[in-house]
Amino acid sequence: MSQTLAAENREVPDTRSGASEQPLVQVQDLARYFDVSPPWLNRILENEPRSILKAVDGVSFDIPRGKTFSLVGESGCGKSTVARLVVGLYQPTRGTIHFEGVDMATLKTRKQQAPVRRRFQMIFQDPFASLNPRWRVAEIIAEPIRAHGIMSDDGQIRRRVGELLEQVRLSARDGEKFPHEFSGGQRQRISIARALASNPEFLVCDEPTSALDVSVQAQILNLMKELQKELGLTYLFISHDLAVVYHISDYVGVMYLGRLVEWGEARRVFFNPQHPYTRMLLDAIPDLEMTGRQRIPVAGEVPSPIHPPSGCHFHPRCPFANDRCRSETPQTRDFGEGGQVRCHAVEEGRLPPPGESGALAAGRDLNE
Ligand SMILES: Nc1ncnc2c1ncn2[C@@H]1O[C@H](COP(=O)(O)OP(=O)(O)OP(=O)(O)O)[C@@H](O)[C@H]1O
Repeated sequence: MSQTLAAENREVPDTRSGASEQPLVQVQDLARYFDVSPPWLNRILENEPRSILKAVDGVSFDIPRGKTFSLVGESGCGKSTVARLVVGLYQPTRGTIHFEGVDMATLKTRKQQAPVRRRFQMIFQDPFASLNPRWRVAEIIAEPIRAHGIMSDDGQIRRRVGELLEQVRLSARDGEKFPHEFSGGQRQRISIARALASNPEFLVCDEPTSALDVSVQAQILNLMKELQKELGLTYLFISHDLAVVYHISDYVGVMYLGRLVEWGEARRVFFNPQHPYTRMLLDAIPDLEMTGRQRIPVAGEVPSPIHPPSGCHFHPRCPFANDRCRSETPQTRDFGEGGQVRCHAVEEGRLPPPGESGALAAGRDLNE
């Protein structure tokens, strides 16, 4: 993936400062384990084996400047943990995160971190929970401007807040209101305005539209796409919904139990999906016209990440699994078209061809 995207990046015009071939974000072998042993074990059973939950286990991807990389997968597969690792809310158990070539782990002090951290921001699923209900919207948006020392003059800050509100298609007068006076979609616009207040280059968006009605989702996704173009933003977009991700992605990574099982250019993942799990997720999108192949039905649930299945973690749910899948962890294979996949069945040619996947129809529908 690194090489593929690096090559891709050469054609990506740098919309911010000076052209750069380097991906803005490089994530390499990222892992985060949680010790979920009951606390009493600490006191009375010191030799008892610990229960370790591998929420993220060796994830690598690059995001070229000005592009969107989306992580998808069912609940519990580790998407939000990746997002939190990338913005520094969690420390990695293993692996590295480079931002514009700088290894984030080398920035030890707050003073070293501050100028870099300001350049990325996070948008959460529930805008109401992340907006202080007692503050007027103008104060909420002004807070990061003051905190990062971007401006100190009150008049200047007021004008900048008005600009930001207009940038997310609200009016400057909306700054006088409180968060509860807005609809869910408008509140997410306010969250976006607040995230933009520190002039970031990179936004990590964790399910930003999943709390919203479908029609409002489309408006927010369109706004995000317009802002990306206007401001040259780079996105890491997290969603459990492949249909949502289709709107916004240049690259897609499909996660299952802490690992990426397939990733590459979004069109390739949608139009020519390889991994049975990717196909299953695509087939779960309702109202797809299926042509050329049968659906892989959604079967079973994600197993516990504390005791993941041996071999390929997906094998208990996979209609194509054999003994090798049950015992041997699949390695990453490049299969051309800028795609990578981890699957013995794909490698051995045991899968039926993807055919004209339903994604084709999904793509048409979603883009209309
Ligand atoms: N702080 C934590 N302590 C212990 N376990 C955690 C912690 N954070 C996440 N987990 C576990 O790690 C796994 C991955 O969680 P994560 O929230 O990253 O998944 P997700 O794909 O984003 O799912 P969702 O969409 O439901 O948030 C889950 O089993 C979750 O219970």
